[in-house]
Amino acid sequence: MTDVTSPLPGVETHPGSGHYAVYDHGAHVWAWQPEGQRPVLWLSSATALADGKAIRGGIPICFPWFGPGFSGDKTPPHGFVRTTAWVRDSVEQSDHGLEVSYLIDQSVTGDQPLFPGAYSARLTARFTAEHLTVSLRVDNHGDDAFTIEEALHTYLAVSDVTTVTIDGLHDAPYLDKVAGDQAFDNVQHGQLQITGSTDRVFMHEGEVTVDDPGWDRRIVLHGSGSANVVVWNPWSTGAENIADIGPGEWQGFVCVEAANAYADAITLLPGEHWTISQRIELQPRD
Ligand SMILES: O=P(O)(O)OC[C@H]1O[C@@H](O)[C@H](O)[C@@H](O)[C@@H]1O
Repeated sequence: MTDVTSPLPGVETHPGSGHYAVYDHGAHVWAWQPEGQRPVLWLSSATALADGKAIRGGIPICFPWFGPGFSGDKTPPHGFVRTTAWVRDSVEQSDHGLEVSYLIDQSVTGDQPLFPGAYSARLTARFTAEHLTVSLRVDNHGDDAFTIEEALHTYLAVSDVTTVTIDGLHDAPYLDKVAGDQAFDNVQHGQLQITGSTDRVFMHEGEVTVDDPGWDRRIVLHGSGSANVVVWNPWSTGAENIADIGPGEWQGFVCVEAANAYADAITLLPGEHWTISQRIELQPRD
């Protein structure tokens, strides 16, 4: 195990030919590669790796709002915890894998006028050869209720996003952000294929599968405590305007996020907590 990775502090290990890694910055899981497999998480060659900047790839944590928030006026986009170093609380390595746990609260992120809630959050990342499981627990320690949106914004590495199919969303209502929709007034029919700029928030709990014939594998994602699945790829047209995606690299990823957003934002009363998780595994194709 390596305790400090460059250029940001974090935890990293290489089980055989595999790779598990997390940065303290954003409690950001950026590598999960079981031994003998290709990387499962995508990381842009052009990403910033610096305090105050969001990392393009891996699993950014969006909290306490998603995008600009349900009110549409929140900054920075996707909240303030993905650009801040969290406090590393525990690291456990065994023959079975690696578990890293992080904490963050107001004492770390400072006064946030747009989110005065007395919150604390714990991010736990469990890496094994079979699964990666990421869980975010949020507690309300204050005297007042607050409402949060959140997402585990997973960037999956794929052979070619134009050839993958995404299963499990059949019949799910969705909000199409590309079309500028404000409501979940579309319904997914059958498999989803990426044929252009795609930015959809689905009402869906449970499993989603990314079938990748080019790399002869399926990535199975299981969300819990999450009412939404977000699927995002900017296509060539959108990627041109995103400086931290390397040239042509948009084709190498698709984001499949576990989220609670819009009408599924979570209100926590004093003393309450909520946990959202995403478990990722690889399966061979039939
Ligand atoms: O560029 P960012 O802030 O990391 O966001 C990337 C994308 O994240 C997705 O979750 C959103 O639905 C998209 O609208 C957004 O463009």
